[in-house]
Amino acid sequence: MITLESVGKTYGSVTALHDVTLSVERGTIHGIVGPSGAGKSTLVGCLTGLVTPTSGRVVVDDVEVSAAHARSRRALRRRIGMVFQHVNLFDQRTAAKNIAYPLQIMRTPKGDIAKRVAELLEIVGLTGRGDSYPSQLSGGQKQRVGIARALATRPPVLLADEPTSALDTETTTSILQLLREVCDQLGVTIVIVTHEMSVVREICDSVTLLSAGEVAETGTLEEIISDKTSRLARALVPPPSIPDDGYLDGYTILDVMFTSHPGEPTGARVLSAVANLGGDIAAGTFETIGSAQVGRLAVSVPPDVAGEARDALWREGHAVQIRRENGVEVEL
Ligand SMILES: Nc1ncnc2c1ncn2[C@@H]1O[C@H](COP(=O)(O)OP(=O)(O)OP(=O)(O)O)[C@@H](O)[C@H]1O
Repeated sequence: MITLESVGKTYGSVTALHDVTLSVERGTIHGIVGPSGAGKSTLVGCLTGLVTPTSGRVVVDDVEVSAAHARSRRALRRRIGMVFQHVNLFDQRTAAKNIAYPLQIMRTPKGDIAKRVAELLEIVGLTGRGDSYPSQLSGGQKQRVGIARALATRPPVLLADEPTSALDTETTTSILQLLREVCDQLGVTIVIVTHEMSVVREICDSVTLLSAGEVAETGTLEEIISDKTSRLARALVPPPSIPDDGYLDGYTILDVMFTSHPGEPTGARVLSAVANLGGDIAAGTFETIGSAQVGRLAVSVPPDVAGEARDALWREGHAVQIRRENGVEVEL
């Protein structure tokens, strides 16, 4: 559905993107993460055709954006819905009129607009609120109007740039649920730019980590979290907090991350390996991400067996690093 092949973009002497290759399957949600300046906005610009790559190919919904003429790029832009952090609704127009706007631009007949707007209000859970003005809506409701407006022309692709960064946790969860429904029920392919790992964890099927304009990691969530060398996996699953009650003084703490799939008793194997090595579990989390289960443990071991324990767990295929040694925390 979306592919970037060796895409590069330079602004004078600044390289914003270098050799970026990634793909997003139809009907899935892909996250783009990376620190400030990593090239996320430039990448989104390449998808919408607003930024012309210096090299490489960008294909969205079978159209080569990078080669399209200005006019077809404009047409393509209508095939991509956009949702932003700040919704930018017309304050003087009702929610319904805001949603209708892209359809009016396309000169859609009035009767069809009314029908489509009613449908969109229902999709985003705002039936009955069409006559409200933006000032009468909460932040989450405004974002729902923004999503409805972006979907008005039935685009096959939705680009969401930090869509939940301005929202509280509860509202974020409900907006993410809505995006998931839009993907699953309407078949819309969604690319979501975010700095929040929780967003990736909650709704993305696949993810790309950009770093200094390059793809540092890309893959499905399962692929990323099953890779014991992945930095992104460790960012996706926060380490458990260790109780600070002194009984672990003198012990070495190992940070152990493992994945298991239904029917594989990986967690039990890790626990038994820890027990055999004379260690114990100081803290841990266990959660489901995609179709895999991920555990992250703080394992306490006597200092004289720490090296042996680390090597043994690593050989078993788990991500292991020292978290605290001689009372000193190691940055994870
Ligand atoms: N129009 C431009 N002219 C010159 N340099 C630019 C331009 N746009 C972006 N850059 C540079 O390209 C690099 C990537 O910028 P970009 O905005 O794509 O990063 P980002 O990951 O979106 O950052 P942020 O999260 O802060 O928005 C940065 O070094 C930026 O300064």
